[in-house]
Amino acid sequence: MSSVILDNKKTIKTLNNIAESGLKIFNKDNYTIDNESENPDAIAVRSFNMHDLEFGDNLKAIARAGAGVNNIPVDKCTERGIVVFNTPGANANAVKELVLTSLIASSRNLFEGTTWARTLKGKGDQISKHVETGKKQFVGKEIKGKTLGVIGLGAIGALVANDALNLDMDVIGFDPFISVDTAWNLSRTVHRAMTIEELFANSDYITVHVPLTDDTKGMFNEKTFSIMKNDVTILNFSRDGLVNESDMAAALESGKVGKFITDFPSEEVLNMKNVVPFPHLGASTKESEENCAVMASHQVKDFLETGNIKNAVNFPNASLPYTGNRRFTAFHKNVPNMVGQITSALSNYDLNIADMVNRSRGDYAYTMIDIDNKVNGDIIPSIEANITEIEGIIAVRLI
Ligand SMILES: NC(=O)c1ccc[n+]([C@@H]2O[C@H](COP(=O)([O-])OP(=O)(O)OC[C@H]3O[C@@H](n4cnc5c(N)ncnc54)[C@H](O)[C@@H]3O)[C@@H](O)[C@H]2O)c1
Ligand SMILES: O=C(O)[C@H](O)COP(=O)(O)O
Repeated sequence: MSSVILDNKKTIKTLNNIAESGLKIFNKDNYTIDNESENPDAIAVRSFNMHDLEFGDNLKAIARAGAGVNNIPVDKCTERGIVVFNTPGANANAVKELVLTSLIASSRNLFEGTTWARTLKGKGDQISKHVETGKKQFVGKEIKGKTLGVIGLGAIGALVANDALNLDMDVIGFDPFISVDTAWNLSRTVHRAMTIEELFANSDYITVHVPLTDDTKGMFNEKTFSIMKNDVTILNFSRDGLVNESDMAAALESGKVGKFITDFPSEEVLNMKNVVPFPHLGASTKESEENCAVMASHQVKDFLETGNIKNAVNFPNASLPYTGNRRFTAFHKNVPNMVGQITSALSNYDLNIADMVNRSRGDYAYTMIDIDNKVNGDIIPSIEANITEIEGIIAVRLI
């Protein structure tokens, strides 16, 4: 990480509570945290819904201190050359601990039991008699030997799967897009389901750890419930939209689903039978909030100061050692001859290229070019204008 002094101070705006340990990475010499700013250089966010926000011209980066980016208009950002970062894995342990806690606690009817125990307040020396007669309502099930289905074996799903094995569960996993890194970390004892139907049909408990996308929306519905075992427990710590709520209400009513544990209460959810709602607590630990904030802040700072990109969800990762020389960066369409056109625009100004990197991701690409001679400040606007004119260029920056 560089310790450069920036030509102009940058403004960071936060839309949610971001841990101080992360915010202090933005040193006061170079950065101002201004939550009222209309035109920040970067925004740090957690679950705030950004879909209806107007973006100012200065905005270069959005850092999601967390995993899910469905609250951010990612396509709109890509079209404008705004990098959207997230913090892969930084809150995974927090979610895993809550998933396993609620898996056991719900199997033992602990939530219902503790609510009932509180109703005994005021019954004095009769309490123990009530406890011994009333406890039969809360007889639970052990998870040992039961099958847990894990949909999505990314940062969270893999941790849940591995630890459930250590709790003597059988684990079946489904993830057609599993990354090589995660596959390496996953126990070989996790049974690989070839279809999601196989997982649905064989699980006593199902936990889902996938992003909300057009493909995953409503994946829990009347049709998929019909494949599942009777009395299955479903845990949703991913996103509300994965579950068709009226189908879930019917499945809980009929007993097809025995219990529904969810981090996403809604009016309909709160009216369901046998539901255990949590107020989106999955990532809400001190450790997780700090991990996410620190990772997000480092990524944004590095991008603003050097142009390097790590953990963007809409542009490729790209890294070039920063020497302090002038650097041009360009977001552009991933079409032929972009690099040729950019370098030839630079050659018109007699600028020699010291180093460069070009990376692509789908329809978009990113190029960074280091200049090895001094650049006369007066010609910079003209260079930027020349590069910006190239068809397919989205955003140009000089660092
Ligand atoms: N409740 C919370 O507070 C909380 C906290 C963190 C994350 N989340 C949610 O959990 C999700 C997962 O987080 P993560 O950190 O594990 O993300 P991740 O990107 O590490 O893992 C997601 C996994 O889902 C897989 N996947 C994608 N589509 C799939 C499909 N159709 N079927 C099966 N697998 C599929 C991917 O291949 C990937 O391995 C996030 O997108 C977010 O919505 C919630
Ligand atoms: O996607 C995530 O990382 C979680 O849903 C956490 O959301 P939060 O940062 O608002 O707690």
